[in-house]
Amino acid sequence: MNSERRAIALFGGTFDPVHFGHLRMALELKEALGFDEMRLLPSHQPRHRQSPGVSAERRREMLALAIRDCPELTLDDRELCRGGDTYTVDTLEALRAELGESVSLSFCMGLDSLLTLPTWHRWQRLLELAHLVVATRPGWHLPEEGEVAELLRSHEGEPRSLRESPAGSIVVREQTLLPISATRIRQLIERGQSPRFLLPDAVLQYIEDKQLYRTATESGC
Ligand SMILES: Nc1ncnc2c1ncn2[C@@H]1O[C@H](COP(=O)(O)OP(=O)(O)OP(=O)(O)O)[C@@H](O)[C@H]1O
Ligand SMILES: O=C(O)c1ccc[n+]([C@@H]2O[C@H](COP(=O)([O-])O)[C@@H](O)[C@H]2O)c1
Repeated sequence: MNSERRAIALFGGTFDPVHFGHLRMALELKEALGFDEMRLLPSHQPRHRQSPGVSAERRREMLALAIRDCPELTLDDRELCRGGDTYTVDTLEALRAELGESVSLSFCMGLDSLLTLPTWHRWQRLLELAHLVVATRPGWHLPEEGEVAELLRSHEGEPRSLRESPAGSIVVREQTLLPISATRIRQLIERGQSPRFLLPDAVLQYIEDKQLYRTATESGC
């Protein structure tokens, strides 16, 4: 085991808006798996879903507010700066070029995201560049057949795998995830109801100040 290898985790998402489900998951994964860094990585424009409800700049500001008193979590805004359609493989290639071949990179996701992996751009390349860390989410189950099941069998790893090599393992973490979604938060605000206690107060204050999510078609970029 190479205990000297630096281990960096990335937690990607649209964060529209960021909520306590994301923040708890990121913090728990960092502590449980002993990552040196846990970077929140907001997507600019994911191809697989509707445009984010609010602009990249506002989603970046909400994330910065959410983690301003939490030194364990950092913001990596390279996908917002790159602009255009967001593909994780491009981000991981850029990180590899920047950080070198020996650093361990782990891309963290909920199980719902893992189930869509075969639809991701150049998805077979992802495990050459990084490990995948998958947190189970209430109501979702690991697949028993199909491409994702095969991938899980052929790349199955344990927490120590994340430092033994720079990339190539899938580590599944059973952990209780808070039943919160950004969709629900947007719906509550649209209906004039409060999403308080689902996301940090500073983020809620920002949403109120800027009057975000009042309609389903707030402008995005
Ligand atoms: N409650 C939660 N707890 C832990 N992880 C979550 C939670 N909600 C989403 N995630 C994970 O966070 C990542 C980013 O998710 P995303 O930004 O799409 O949030 P979301 O709440 O699912 O948003 P939306 O409802 O708009 O789809 C994904 O990997 C997803 O699996
Ligand atoms: O690269 C892709 O094709 C791709 C397809 C779907 C999702 N992703 C990434 O997966 C992360 C979670 O996506 P989402 O839609 O749940 O916010 C986020 O970082 C996305 O950029 C990436």
